[in-house]
Amino acid sequence: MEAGLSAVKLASISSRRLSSRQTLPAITKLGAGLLNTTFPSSHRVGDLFYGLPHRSVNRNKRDFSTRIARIMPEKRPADLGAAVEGKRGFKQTKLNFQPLTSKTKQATFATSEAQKEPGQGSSNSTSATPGGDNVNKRTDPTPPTDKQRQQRPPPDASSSSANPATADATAGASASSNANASYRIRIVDRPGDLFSAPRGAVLIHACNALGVWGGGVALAFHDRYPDAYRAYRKHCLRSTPDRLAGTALLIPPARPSSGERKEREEQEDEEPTGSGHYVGCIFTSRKFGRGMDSPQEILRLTAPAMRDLMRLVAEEGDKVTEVRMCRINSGIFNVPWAETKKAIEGMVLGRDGEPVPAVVKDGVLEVVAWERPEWF
Ligand SMILES: Nc1ncnc2c1ncn2[C@@H]1O[C@H](COP(=O)(O)OP(=O)(O)OC[C@H]2O[C@H](OP(=O)(O)O)[C@H](O)[C@@H]2O)[C@@H](O)[C@H]1O
Repeated sequence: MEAGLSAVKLASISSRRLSSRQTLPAITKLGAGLLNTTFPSSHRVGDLFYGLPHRSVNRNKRDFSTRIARIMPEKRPADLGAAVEGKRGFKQTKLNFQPLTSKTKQATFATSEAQKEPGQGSSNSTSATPGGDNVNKRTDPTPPTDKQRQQRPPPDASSSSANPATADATAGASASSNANASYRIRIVDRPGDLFSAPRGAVLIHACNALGVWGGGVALAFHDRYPDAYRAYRKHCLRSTPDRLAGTALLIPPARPSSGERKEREEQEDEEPTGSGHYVGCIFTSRKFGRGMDSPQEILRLTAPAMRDLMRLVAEEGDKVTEVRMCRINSGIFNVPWAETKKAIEGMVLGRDGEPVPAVVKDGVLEVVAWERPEWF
């Protein structure tokens, strides 16, 4: 690709209001073209993102570097990372990449097309707006204060007693009628990265019912699983907060394109962003921000929402390999983690014909609750 043509494309990217779905393939293509020749001195990597909303820029920078590295394995993200972040090194470096073959082009640019609307929420809705560009995003909440930290339980704090705040509490500890089928959820706290899950894992997070993943871990989900976000948003827009409160949505992994599948076979170590994971949304608050439900109400909605999610997980059979979560409700929703944990562990599931997930072993479904090490 010639620098002149690049400039034209650059100008068009910068001037048009493109959604991130449109932008990412565009900049990837442009970036790949530029890298095939000498990166023009007048076009720094930052320029590729000029005019885009700030958060979108940051996200695209990361994806840009990863994608370029994928299609040009001789340059790993470590090399490109410095180039992308430092810009100057990139500007002055002559990068002798192999030209794109039609094969690699296909593998790269097919991605966004093939990731359209996974699973639930994707059909028959006319009101849902695809893409997350109109989402009112906020920044990650500030780390917990000392007081908040004290509220957080020690890693092994748990209780098997039922939580009186939840409807499920009535199930109690004496599961007798159908004891063989019944099961409980045991939550194990662990520091680490929620998202470093194996394929087939369900990643649970608490959601509002307004179709916004604007802060905290929800924003991280939004960035990693854009298709899941669209499915969630459509699901919300098709219903009402009152109907969704206390229910769940299980969004299957985005179906990889044939290009992605091939890529994965070739580079087994490299997991494409967002693929392979189910996203488990539990609607524990009707709204967010000032309209957010009270901590008591959020807690009350948590058990039925988890029950609903477990039903959906069971329907997936052995396609689900594990279930994990973040410390739901404990950040923006402001419910002490110990309370949420107690509510979930107090539930008895699987009775009265309720389906049992394949991952249940000896009457227990172990769910690891991951927390970032610095917050643990
Ligand atoms: N980047 C990250 N990576 C990894 N773990 C992260 C993280 N950021 C936070 N955590 C942890 O994840 C747990 C839950 O904390 P969060 O505050 O997220 O969620 P929550 O369940 O209390 O509240 C739900 C509402 O948060 C959003 O709200 P908005 O849209 O902004 O209205 C939603 O949309 C809902 O409405 C806590 O253990 C955090 O340490």
